Amino acid sequence: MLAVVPPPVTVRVPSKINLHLSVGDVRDDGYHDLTTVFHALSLTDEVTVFSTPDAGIEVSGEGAKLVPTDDSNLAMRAVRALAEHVGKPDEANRVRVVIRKGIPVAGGMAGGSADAAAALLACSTLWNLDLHRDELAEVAATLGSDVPFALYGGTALGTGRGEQLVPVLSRHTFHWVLAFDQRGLSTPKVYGELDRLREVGDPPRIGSPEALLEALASGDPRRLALLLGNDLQAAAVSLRPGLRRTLRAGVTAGALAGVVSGSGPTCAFLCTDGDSALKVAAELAGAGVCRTVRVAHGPVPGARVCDE
Ligand SMILES: C[C@@](CO)(OP(=O)(O)O)[C@H](O)COP(=O)(O)OP(=O)(O)OC[C@H]1O[C@@H](n2ccc(N)nc2=O)[C@H](O)[C@@H]1O
Ligand SMILES: Nc1ncnc2c1ncn2[C@@H]1O[C@H](COP(=O)(O)OP(=O)(O)O)[C@@H](O)[C@H]1O
Repeated sequence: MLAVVPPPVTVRVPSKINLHLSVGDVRDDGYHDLTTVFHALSLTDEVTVFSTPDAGIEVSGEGAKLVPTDDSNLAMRAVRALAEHVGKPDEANRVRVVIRKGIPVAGGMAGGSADAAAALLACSTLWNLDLHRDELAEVAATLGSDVPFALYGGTALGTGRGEQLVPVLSRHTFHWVLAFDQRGLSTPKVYGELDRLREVGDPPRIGSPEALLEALASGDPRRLALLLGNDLQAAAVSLRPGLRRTLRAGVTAGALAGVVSGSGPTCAFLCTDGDSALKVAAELAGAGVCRTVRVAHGPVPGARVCDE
């Protein structure tokens, strides 16, 4: 009898920015305790998994050449972690993963984490596992601090190393312009640079997110703009001084405010509405301060299976 091959499964998954990223001191395990507000954006990756003896990984799109296609790829690590979690480690050897990237690589927008989250949901569907998102999130947290958020999306308060999540009320769709830099920045290097800056001085800390959470609930982008903050921004700017110019250029172009996304170097600019975002994007693209620009809105849902 012929075995039935399940049809491929495609999952679309959002990027994230951190509206608020407060970084505590370095812990004994090398991580930093965070208080962060994640916000999922409409700039997405797509991950398709195929059941096939021709296992492997293919990547196309934004920054594809920079993404590993061996077992270190976060999506492939996710496939293996899920197969082991359900006690069928060999299943991972029969999966082909195809990634179409829209999220910049090493851009502070959690693209690798997004692909891992997408691969978890896609394989859970391919293998008919019927797992609850919370169980997938437990596996996700073993892969990286940002991976659970990509499963849930929306806007969420993250604590611990970023993996403990509580949804946040956000009434409004916010409009953003994203400025991609020429090259990425390494997340551990940016955290290391913040530790160094804190050893030699006393860079300001952004404090607690209460006011920002109230601004989100109000839905007023002008209120939110005043409260965007990121403790890693000083470290990212220290490693990539040109980001100062990018941040200024976005505001000159008409954005309400700009912030470095996570560990950078992508800068996110909040705009009053969708039309303003298009104007800011056009002007910023002509300012010569970044490699490319995108418009996006948020919050959007987390990883979702696409109906084809
Ligand atoms: C900075 C943030 C903000 O959301 O995002 P990105 O800019 O990378 O997208 C995250 O904290 C990145 O999370 P993620 O990229 O999943 O990091 P992980 O793989 O868990 O850790 C990579 C490395 O970052 C540092 N790290 C990460 C998280 C954390 N709370 N403290 C840390 O010090 C550690 O050096 C760790 O070895
Ligand atoms: N599927 C993937 N997509 C992007 N990067 C990946 C992936 N798998 C592994 N990586 C590695 O993870 C690093 C961090 O990438 P990414 O998650 O895009 O950025 P960030 O941590 O800044 O949000 C990259 O330099 C790349 O080598």
